[in-house]
Amino acid sequence: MKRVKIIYNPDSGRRALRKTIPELEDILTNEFKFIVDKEATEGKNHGREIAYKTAMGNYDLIVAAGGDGTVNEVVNGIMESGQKIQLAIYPAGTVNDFGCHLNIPRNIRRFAEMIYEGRVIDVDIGLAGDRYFLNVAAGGLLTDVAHYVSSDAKTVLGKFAYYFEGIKVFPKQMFKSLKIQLKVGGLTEEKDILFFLLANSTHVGGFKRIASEAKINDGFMDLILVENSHIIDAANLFFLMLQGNHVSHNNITYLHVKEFRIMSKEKINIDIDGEMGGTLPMTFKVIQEAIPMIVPMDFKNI
Ligand SMILES: Nc1ncnc2c1ncn2[C@@H]1O[C@H](COP(=O)(O)OP(=O)(O)OP(=O)(O)O)[C@@H](O)[C@H]1O
Repeated sequence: MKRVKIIYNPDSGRRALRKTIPELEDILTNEFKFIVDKEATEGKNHGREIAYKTAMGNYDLIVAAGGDGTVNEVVNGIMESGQKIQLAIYPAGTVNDFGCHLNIPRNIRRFAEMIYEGRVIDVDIGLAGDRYFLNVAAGGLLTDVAHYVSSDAKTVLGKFAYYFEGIKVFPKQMFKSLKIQLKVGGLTEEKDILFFLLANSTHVGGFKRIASEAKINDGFMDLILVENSHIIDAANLFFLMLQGNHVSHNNITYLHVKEFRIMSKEKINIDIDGEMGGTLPMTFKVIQEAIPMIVPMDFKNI
């Protein structure tokens, strides 16, 4: 019989998990005959501690329920344990990029059925400095936008908060470019960029096709560098990005990478799965097919 641990953030999103997690536990236990227990996170890093202990213990599957921050903590706990435990994510936060990419059902019964059906894809995990990420690491203009959005605004506006706040912030910050040194393989290049993104799935910041060539188990992360340009071009580029039509633009460098390092003289914050995750310089790596993840039967990994 499969042993399942549900790790959930009772405060994420609109606090709906307080009601839905007992329902999930009930369906998994009484209908599908899994052995289930659950634990609520109580604050920063708690999700990571519970996940570490669970992975080291006698469990087959972790369900991580919450926003991208909670899922990130659980991923870190699993990776630090070195164990190959299965993971299912139940998205309950504001943005939920990876959950959207996988098209995870929000209906709790359909989610329980997905776990029962048990289709697994081994997904790649990124390492940014000493912290793992599931979906995205980023630095520069776009990440400033994410951190401008207050938790209140996120709760009220949901994922559109990023977009609205982005429109407000973008013109002000338009000219704040970052001088970086990028080291990929043996080559070091100097670049003047607005921001960079390193993505595992195509979904970033609530938009579907930002990293339009990304695949979750190909052993690569997609690195997008947006190079500095004139105000008109930058505004146009921003809208092309939201539509997913930016890849061949002159100001975009789009690479599939396994390992690289970015350095900068300026203090640049790095955003990891939507949370602050340190500053440059930083080395980024991909750990191919590191976590077996439960995905919907009809998910098309293309
Ligand atoms: N009980 C809790 N109370 C307050 N904060 C918590 C609690 N449990 C976990 N946290 C912290 O809150 C952070 C954000 O939580 P989470 O990502 O689940 O929700 P969210 O902010 O609503 O969603 P999103 O990240 O998608 O905006 C987590 O990184 C975690 O460290």
